Amino acid sequence: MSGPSWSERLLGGFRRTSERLGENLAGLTGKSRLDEDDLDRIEEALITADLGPGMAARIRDRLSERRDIAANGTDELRRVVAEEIAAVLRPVAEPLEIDAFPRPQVILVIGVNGSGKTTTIAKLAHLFQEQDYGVMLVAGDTFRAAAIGQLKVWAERLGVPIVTGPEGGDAAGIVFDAVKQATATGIDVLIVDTAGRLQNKRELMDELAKIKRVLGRLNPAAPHDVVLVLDATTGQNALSQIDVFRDVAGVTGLVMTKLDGTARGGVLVAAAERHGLPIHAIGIGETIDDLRPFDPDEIAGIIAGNIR
Ligand SMILES: Nc1nc2c(ncn2[C@@H]2O[C@H](COP(=O)(O)OP(=O)(O)OP(=O)(O)O)[C@@H](O)[C@H]2O)c(=O)[nH]1
Repeated sequence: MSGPSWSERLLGGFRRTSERLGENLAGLTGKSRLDEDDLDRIEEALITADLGPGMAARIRDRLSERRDIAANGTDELRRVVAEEIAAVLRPVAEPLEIDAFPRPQVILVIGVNGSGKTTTIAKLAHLFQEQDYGVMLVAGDTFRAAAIGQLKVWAERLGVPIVTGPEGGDAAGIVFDAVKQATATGIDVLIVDTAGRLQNKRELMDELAKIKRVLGRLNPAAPHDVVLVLDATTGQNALSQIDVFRDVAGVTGLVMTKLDGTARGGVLVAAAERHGLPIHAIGIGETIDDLRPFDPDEIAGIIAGNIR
């Protein structure tokens, strides 16, 4: 395939973040010791690079304990920054495993419209197919005919069964039928699309709660996963979406999409530092193969400018 490679795309997604930091670290060339002003500038750069105040303070603290490393050059500073970021990211790197018994494992996928939910569902379905699991999709976003249609197209392309209902249909009812079908036909993984834009938070909460209630009636462990899809290009907005969706649906893990192009990838680190939720995978393009495992050391290296 032509076009940029995976790592080139990933570098693009973190460019804004790594450049902000890189410019500031480069400004320290020739220094023998970091002073308060230097630490202030680095901390500020980290915040404006979307890494979040918590992460910025952590890195500042670490550098302030080792002010003399400036004398060893910026590569040494980058190494400390990368290590600190990786230390926050490593514990949250957690691929989505299919291990539920009895089957099927039910994965509820939530997120605002346009975040890449439908594409991510297709990518996950493909990933599980490659692992030889039987996958079924459910069009639980019944508010828009287009959303149902889009998921159907993916299901056809992938050759996986899909359960749909009419536009405006009762999502919980459709999900209920889907679980029964999936159980009867020995499906391993049921991936449920949900509506992302309801009138208000209360309506969204009611809709997701109803789906969860109905699922729980068939299997108390279901949904086994509640995966929130976030669009990295929305920057800080992605963080407030985590707050809202945690509140309304009890998120168990994240997938961050659009970490290619002009993304503000640093927000991934801010999310990890602030919420500690598992990050299952990252999206770096629009095709079925563009879901990538989340590699903390690779991303920390890119942000700190060790990988260019
Ligand atoms: N560059 C890039 N584009 C993506 C990625 N994931 C999804 N997209 C694109 O983002 C747009 C929205 O994706 P959808 O999957 O339709 O998003 P959705 O959340 O289901 O949104 P609705 O269809 O509006 O409910 C589409 O044009 C996708 O091709 C990604 O990782 N990188």
